Amino acid sequence: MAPGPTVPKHLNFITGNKNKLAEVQAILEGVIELRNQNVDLVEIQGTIEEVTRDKCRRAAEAIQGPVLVEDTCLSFKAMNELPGPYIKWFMLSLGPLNIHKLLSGFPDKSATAICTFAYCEGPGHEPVLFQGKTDGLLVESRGPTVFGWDSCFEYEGKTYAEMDKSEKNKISHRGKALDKLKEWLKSRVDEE
Ligand SMILES: O=c1nc[nH]c2c1ncn2[C@H]1C[C@H](O)[C@@H](COP(=O)(O)OP(=O)(O)OP(=O)(O)O)O1
Ligand SMILES: [Mg+2]
Repeated sequence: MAPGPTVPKHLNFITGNKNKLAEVQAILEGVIELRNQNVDLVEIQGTIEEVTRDKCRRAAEAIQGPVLVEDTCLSFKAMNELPGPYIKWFMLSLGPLNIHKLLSGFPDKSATAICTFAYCEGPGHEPVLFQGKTDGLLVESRGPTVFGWDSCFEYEGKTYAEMDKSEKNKISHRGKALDKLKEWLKSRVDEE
């Protein structure tokens, strides 16, 4: 096996978000078996990478073993990349029907969805990161409001919510990050 972290056959994905879990399960189907635990993790302030690394270390501590975590950001060019990792709190306050108003005073509606996975072998080990980005626009809600800001993020004329799942997964921030993770996993899954 390649030097570096090993990965068990059953990977613990720590998330409290059911929609995120469903997408990750669909994309990793046949690659590795996921187990999910919902641990309420403290999320610090900092860069995307700092937030995700810290979240991963806390998850490894909490379950005392190997973990996969993911943190999703939505960044607006007009706001110098904010809210970024703090998008969750804006979504909780404003909801999908009002989030576009954040940019109502700005002509530039450019938004970037960023997904960062982190894998850590266990407490005391350094997390490894895998990131994917998709550029789009923040728009008024169109489509079902089932998953976060899916109905407000437009990519090539359609919001994520107007795409079917397989279409979203092909071009999404999460799909791209998981392509990198899949490539890395190939050489590392512990067959014992
Ligand atoms: O593909 C997505 N399409 C639309 N909305 C999304 C997506 N992915 C995450 N989201 C939302 C959920 C949360 O409002 C924020 C990310 O926050 P984030 O901390 O990563 O997610 P979370 O707290 O719900 O779950 P977790 O337990 O894995 O931290 O953006
Ligand atoms: Mg979270």
